[in-house]
Amino acid sequence: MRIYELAKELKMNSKDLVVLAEQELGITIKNHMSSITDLEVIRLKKALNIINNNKKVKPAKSAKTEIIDDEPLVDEKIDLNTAKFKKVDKKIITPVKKPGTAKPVPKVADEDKSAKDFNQKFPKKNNHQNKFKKPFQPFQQKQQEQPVKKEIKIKNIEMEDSIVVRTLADKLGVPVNAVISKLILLGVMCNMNQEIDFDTAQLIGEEFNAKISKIEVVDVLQDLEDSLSKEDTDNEADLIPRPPIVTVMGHVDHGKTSLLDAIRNTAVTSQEAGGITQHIGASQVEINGKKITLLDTPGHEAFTAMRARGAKVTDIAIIVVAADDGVMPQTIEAINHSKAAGVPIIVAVNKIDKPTANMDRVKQELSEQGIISEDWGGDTIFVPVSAKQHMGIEDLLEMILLVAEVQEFKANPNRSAKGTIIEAKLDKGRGSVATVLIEKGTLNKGDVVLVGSAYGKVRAMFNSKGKKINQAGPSVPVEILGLSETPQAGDILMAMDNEKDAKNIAEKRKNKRHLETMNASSKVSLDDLFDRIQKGEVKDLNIIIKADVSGSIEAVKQSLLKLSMDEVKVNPIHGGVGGINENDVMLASASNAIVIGFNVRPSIAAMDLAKKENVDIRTYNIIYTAIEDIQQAVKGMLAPVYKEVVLGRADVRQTFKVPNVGIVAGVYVTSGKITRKSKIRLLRNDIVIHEGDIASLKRFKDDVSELNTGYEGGIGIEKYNDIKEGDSMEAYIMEEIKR
Ligand SMILES: Nc1nc2c(ncn2[C@@H]2O[C@H](COP(=O)(O)OP(=O)(O)OP(=O)(O)O)[C@@H](O)[C@H]2O)c(=O)[nH]1
Repeated sequence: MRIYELAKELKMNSKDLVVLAEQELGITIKNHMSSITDLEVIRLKKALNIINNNKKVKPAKSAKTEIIDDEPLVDEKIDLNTAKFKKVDKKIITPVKKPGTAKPVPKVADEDKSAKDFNQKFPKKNNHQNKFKKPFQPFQQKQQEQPVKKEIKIKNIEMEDSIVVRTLADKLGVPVNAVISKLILLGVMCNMNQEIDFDTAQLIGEEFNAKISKIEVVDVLQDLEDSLSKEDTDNEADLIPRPPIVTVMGHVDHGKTSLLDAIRNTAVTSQEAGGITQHIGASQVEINGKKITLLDTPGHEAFTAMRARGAKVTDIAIIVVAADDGVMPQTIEAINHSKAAGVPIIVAVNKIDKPTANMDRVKQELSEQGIISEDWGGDTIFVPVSAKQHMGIEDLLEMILLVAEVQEFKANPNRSAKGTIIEAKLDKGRGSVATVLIEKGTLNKGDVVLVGSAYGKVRAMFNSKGKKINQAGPSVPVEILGLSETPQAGDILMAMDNEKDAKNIAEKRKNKRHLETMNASSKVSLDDLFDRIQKGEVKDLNIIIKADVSGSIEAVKQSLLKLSMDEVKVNPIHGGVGGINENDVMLASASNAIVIGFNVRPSIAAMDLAKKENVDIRTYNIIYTAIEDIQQAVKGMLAPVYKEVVLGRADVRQTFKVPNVGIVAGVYVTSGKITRKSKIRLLRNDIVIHEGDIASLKRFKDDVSELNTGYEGGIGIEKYNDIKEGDSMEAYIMEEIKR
């Protein structure tokens, strides 16, 4: 609207309005032909209204003298002369006797307040003073009487990401309704108890001469947690070789325990005398002056359970295969578990003392699983051993050391300790007892540690011989005492600088764990695959197939592999004949996989575990249905394809500059419609000069969801201001096409 138009409407002088607008809106106005935005018009009208209201109440108020006790209306800047003058003015001043105060305190009543209001609103500029003559004459005298040159004080207000309207009003020192009115002008409809965001608050702040700044809320604990969980890489120069950590896996009765015993007995000679191996979950042996750390619990169950907790402690997997029995279901499981964890494999072909031993058969069967021995052109080391006869054990140990050398397992011992809990229990006499496998750094007796949701000071440490020790470096398993509670296997131990931090984080984690068990887990399932892919959380669909006959496994595997598309990789990580057992569930949990069964069912224990671990188990009778199910999930996972649909066109007839918003186009919809969610293509002479989102769509002052043909409205384009009269806009949407 142009100034003169508004002046006409308000029945006032254009020049006066220019002055008023400049002062009230804080903008420079060239002349009466200049235009101001709708918002500015409203603000001006409001400013005038306040004055007019004050004008109106004047006679009523002057009729009686009001005593206002609780509201100091005049600040200290008013000197005695002014007060005196006001006293003379009678109708305004009322001396109030305050109990205990000797002198009467001059108080100024409402009318003076309006004068003051006015003065504050329109601080005098000498050259403009006379220009207020007409509309504001009643106040002119007082302006002169009260030469308060009050500078507009900018308030500084701090807020977080959002603020409750009422709180903001309090901080601004203005009535909450005033804030709400301003919000409405900005198109924000809310009540005083609702929260507004920082940007909106900032706009409101400007209206009330306040600078609003954001305080970044720093969660010190979270920061500390984050820094702890960050993979802290040590300098290459600080790293020195550490013993490899080895797990023995294989089919039942193929000789895992016997092999572990044989290794310990072979190596025990180099250990200090008298040491009887204590069961702490892991032990160390020494061969040719080099150490190897052995995890006690054989089998992939423990291995995978640890991995499901996110712990990766094993460096090398020894797969034991009995030479007389060959590859069996659990051999395959063990292989797949190791592969899934990315751990190098050494095959120990056991029981070669037996006459029925058949090394070639083992090699043949393992090659079918993708494990090919070196002499067959592969890269897996096969070592023939007899745990019973103590044959080949040293060869095996040497091979372990060789692999370790190739893999270059290293750690920095000169730093604060970090390790993984491999076993923990509550001991009646000793309290929480946990075995930690130190991964890096050195743990000292007396160190403050944080272990999952437990914390404490290491009261005592024991090695696998039950000997008290004061220090433990990388790859050393130690039993520690002194934790606040019993941790879980797989929990990470970290030495901390102070006990308070350790305690706080432990407690925070405890709460979080509690919440997590209450909330749904993040495991993959066919139902939410699409969403997860959308969020970029899942790029592979790992599948474990269990079936009644091996033929089905192969058939499903082949069909699934054919399903793989660019956007998502279907990954059969394990297949086995037989019912769905706890191991399958654990592997699924550790590898974020789903389990598919054909003509098989999960055991009760597997079902319970699946529930606990949030593993998706699906059972089918017909392969086709299974494939179809997965196919659909995979299709859902695929990135949707879009096509453009033009909704309508509009002409830009005018542009408005809205403070803090930018340029808003006044448009007329010439065809179709424009919707709030559509994208806008700005055309100038039919050339696309910008494409973007709609920031605001209004009809008059109201936000609307669409504007139809023949209607006028306002359109703001997100982060774009170069809109000119005569431009046109094309609204379009991207429509999804189902694959
Ligand atoms: N002949 C012969 N027998 C062996 C050898 N190693 C183990 N055995 C025997 O095989 C059987 C199973 O050995 P374990 O060491 O218990 O096998 P495992 O794999 O630990 O078995 P689980 O713990 O039950 O899964 C025992 O009777 C052992 O004596 C070997 O090298 N030669």
